[in-house]
Amino acid sequence: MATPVATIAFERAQLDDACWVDVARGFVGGLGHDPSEVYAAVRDGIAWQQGRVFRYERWIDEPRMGGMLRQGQQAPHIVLDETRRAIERHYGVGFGGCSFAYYRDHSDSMGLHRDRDMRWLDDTLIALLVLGDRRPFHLRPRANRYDHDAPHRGATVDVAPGHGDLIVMGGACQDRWEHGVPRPATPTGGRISAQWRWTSRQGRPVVGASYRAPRHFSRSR
Ligand SMILES: O=C(O)CCC(=O)C(=O)O
Ligand SMILES: [Fe+2]
Repeated sequence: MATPVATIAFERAQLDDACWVDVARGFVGGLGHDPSEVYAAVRDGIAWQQGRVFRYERWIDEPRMGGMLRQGQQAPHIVLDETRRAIERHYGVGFGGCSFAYYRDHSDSMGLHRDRDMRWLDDTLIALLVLGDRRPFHLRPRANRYDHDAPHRGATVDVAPGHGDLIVMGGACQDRWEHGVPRPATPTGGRISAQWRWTSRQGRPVVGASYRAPRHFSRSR
């Protein structure tokens, strides 16, 4: 079935001369689907695992669940295939498998970080299809990363994607900016993000392990 992506507007917020985030509000509705059906299918169809991060020399539980669909694996809802095809057409690059994060309620969160496991960070695309309750999605220039006492810990942009919205961080966003899903000010229900990543592999790869790296590359340290 043809994906009617031409009818879906991508609005670009330019973060600086090399970094941007595209926001397509109502993306799932624009594909002709009900985001609540997609949320339920993904929540019930993904084998969720407790996320783990390596911090302060030990493994700790990450306050959210994670999941993965490798390329070619059957997706729990056709919207996942349609979204991948739509972003491949829109950006003219190929995305591989899809990873997922599940914030069961407001007490789950993801701290400000960069997706350093992409390694080549000068030109990347990180596409996030968001389902469930709207929560803040903060972007912080790396220059503000020690501003812990500033409002929002130095984050200056909140794109706050809601149920069925798609956001895409692009350009040098993983080099110069951090992003995160903080705890919201008021209680919420569940939120799921489906995530596709691409890097141009141009420029200098980052060296050294990030706190996320052990989860992806090795558990023995
Ligand atoms: O859930 C989200 O919207 C973002 C998650 C994220 O940044 C990550 O898993 O690297
Ligand atoms: Fe991330």
